[in-house]
Amino acid sequence: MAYGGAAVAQTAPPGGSTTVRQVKLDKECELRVEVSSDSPLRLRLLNGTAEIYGTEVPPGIWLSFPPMLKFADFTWYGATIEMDGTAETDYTADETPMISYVNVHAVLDARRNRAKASPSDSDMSQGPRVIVVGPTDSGKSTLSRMLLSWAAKQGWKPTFVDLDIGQGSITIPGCIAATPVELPIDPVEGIPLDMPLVYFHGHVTPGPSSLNCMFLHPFNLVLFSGNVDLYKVLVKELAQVLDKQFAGNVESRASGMVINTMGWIEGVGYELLLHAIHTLNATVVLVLGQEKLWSMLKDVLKNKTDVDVVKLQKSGGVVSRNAKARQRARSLKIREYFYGLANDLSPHSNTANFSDLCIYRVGGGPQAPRSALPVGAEPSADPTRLTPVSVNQDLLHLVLAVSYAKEPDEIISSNVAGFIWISDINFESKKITYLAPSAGNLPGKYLIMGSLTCDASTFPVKCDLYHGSENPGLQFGCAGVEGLTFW
Ligand SMILES: Nc1ncnc2c1ncn2[C@@H]1O[C@H](COP(=O)(O)OP(=O)(O)OP(=O)(O)O)[C@@H](O)[C@H]1O
Repeated sequence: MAYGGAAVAQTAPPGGSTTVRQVKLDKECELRVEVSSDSPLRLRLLNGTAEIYGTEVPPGIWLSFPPMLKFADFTWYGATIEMDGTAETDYTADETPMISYVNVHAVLDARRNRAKASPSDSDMSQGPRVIVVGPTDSGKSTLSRMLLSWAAKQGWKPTFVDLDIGQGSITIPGCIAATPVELPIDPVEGIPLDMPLVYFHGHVTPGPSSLNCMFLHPFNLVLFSGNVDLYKVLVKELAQVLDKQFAGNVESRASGMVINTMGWIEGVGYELLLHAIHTLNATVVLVLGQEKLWSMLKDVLKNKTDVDVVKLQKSGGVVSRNAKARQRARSLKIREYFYGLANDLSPHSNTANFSDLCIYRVGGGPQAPRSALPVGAEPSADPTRLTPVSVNQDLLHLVLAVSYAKEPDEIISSNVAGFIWISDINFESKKITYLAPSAGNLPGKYLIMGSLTCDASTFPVKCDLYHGSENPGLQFGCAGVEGLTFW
């Protein structure tokens, strides 16, 4: 592995410091970059071919990468890259697991072709359902992205399912979501936000369902508000809708799905992985960077002859993020939802009367009294109980989801249309001010709260004073399940 980059030429921009440099990459090498925290970085391909996480870099065109983005520019046959700007780190690496990753893609591609050639009413017409598992920072999202982009490049329309509520690459954190991927994923913009199917969990970790779990997952000591049972319910709902969709769409069915998961692989986290494998009927389990997990899954799934459990090496380029970096990434993702990656979207600040909003939360709620339970049973909060919430100070700076439910009892099983952010609460006038992605009435009457907050300083302007102009590019993100128009 060659650190420091193989810079072959440096030129100073007019009047500026030496920030433009060229890097020559040999075949099967990659340039790994961490953009600095305060300024973007530009990059272009001068000659040869290169790809960023499976998507080809267009020749000669400057691409601008926002601060803090981490990426690798990989070449199969050799390339020269030009960079302009400062990077926290940039170095070339000649040891990558890319060949094993592309081999997986080749196997999946063959399975998709086989599915396509099979009678549409037979089980054989289902393409591969791939689930990517592994510890935190093992490169799961990155591998998912590569597999999707390589498949889309070959004309498939795989469905991306993101079960990682901690980061959330489809919409915002706190959600599980699915979306078809029709084109290789843009290296800067990420997954397109066109009509994804989104369910709101509301927390950035599923959290333990019992106190014992606190010892299994240290994050829960501070993030105790999650809800494991709700997570399972939502995964099941999502799986059912996808099955329905696949039943009526031969192309999506043959293309299959790529499922990204959380890095929580111990105790309840492991149980949730098994639940997802089972509920989404995964046929290929890709285990990144952990022998123990691979061996456990291989053992537990040994009787399922239609499931392959494959061990893959973690890339040396994967960057570990501490809790603070993850929190920052979450806030940025929420900001991106409202304002766009480059502040190019204009959300709207709206005001509503307290009485206009129907806010609910899922889980917790009053416990059944001991006297109402069988002898010896301990009272416990119902994890999927729906509780109405009256407007209170705790809602300030909370992100709420706008449900497509038509009745309160549909809230848990309904997908969501989008999100609002509470920017101000006036208890005298009994008015609440919120930021919404577009003007006009909310697309649903019922709002769901969780523990997802975003500090006002995350937003580019003082939100409660800001009234952006109408932006057709950002409506509420997702369509209702009915009619499956999101597809
Ligand atoms: N080859 C690489 N070169 C440079 N950066 C990389 C490379 N592979 C991954 N990264 C970066 O490392 C970070 C972590 O990778 P990724 O998000 O894929 O891990 P993960 O296992 O999905 O993480 P999580 O713990 O959130 O589940 C990301 O910022 C990603 O862009």
